[in-house]
Amino acid sequence: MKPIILLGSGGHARVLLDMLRRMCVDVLGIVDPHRPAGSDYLGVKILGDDSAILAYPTDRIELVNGLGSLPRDSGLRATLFEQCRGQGYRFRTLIDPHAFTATDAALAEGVQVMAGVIIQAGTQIAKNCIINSGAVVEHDCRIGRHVHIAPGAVLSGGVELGDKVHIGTGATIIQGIRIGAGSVVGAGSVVTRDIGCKQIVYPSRSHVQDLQQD
Ligand SMILES: CC(=O)SCCNC(=O)CCNC(=O)[C@H](O)C(C)(C)COP(=O)(O)OP(=O)(O)OC[C@H]1O[C@@H](n2cnc3c(N)ncnc32)[C@H](O)[C@@H]1OP(=O)(O)O
Repeated sequence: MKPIILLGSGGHARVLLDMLRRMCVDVLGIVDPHRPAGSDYLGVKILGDDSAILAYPTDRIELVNGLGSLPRDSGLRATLFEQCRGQGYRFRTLIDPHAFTATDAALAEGVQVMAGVIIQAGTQIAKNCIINSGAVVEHDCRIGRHVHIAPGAVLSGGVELGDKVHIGTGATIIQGIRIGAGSVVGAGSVVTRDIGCKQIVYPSRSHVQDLQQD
């Protein structure tokens, strides 16, 4: 196994670093323009900004994309992935030891399957996706590139997601639904019909009121 350089040192990177340590993976260092080169983050050396990767030959290391992704962000996670691939670097596909993936599930380069996830038979997941903690991706789903399925979301059987879709925390998608590229499903939504490209789904809101005084 080649040693790893981790991109970023925010919240998602922290969870990945913990996973890599549990899997006894050798982490050479972290690149992050927001921390001083040579400093230490959770016991790992900050190598510098993204250009520090170029000091390492492409066949000697693998990368792990520690940038998270959120609705309406700049898309840096996808941009950085494509940039580094263009320079010849490869990204490690990671499956947490406490995740379940079916024997015939197909995970492309750089896919990250976090703790507690279930991925069922016949599902295909394209490059650089995050399947976050406790999410369920049922049988025969097709997931596009750079998708983030946030913690606890559930995709029923045969769901299809385009590139760069965000499925919010705890959302539920019923079977056979198609969601177009760049769309966002808000946390807690229940999706029962197809969604086009670059659309946003808002769930119904919780009502908050003061408790009655006795
Ligand atoms: C490990 C991790 O942490 S991974 C991160 C996972 N996080 C997620 O998946 C978050 C997903 N994002 C959401 O659900 C977002 O709230 C979105 C994308 C649906 C909406 O974002 P925006 O359009 O920016 O909405 P904004 O924050 O301006 O809120 C607009 C209104 O909708 C309400 N609203 C926003 N999201 C939701 C939601 N998921 N459920 C119910 N109401 C919501 C807000 O309370 C607000 O109400 P108000 O006008 O009465 O104040």
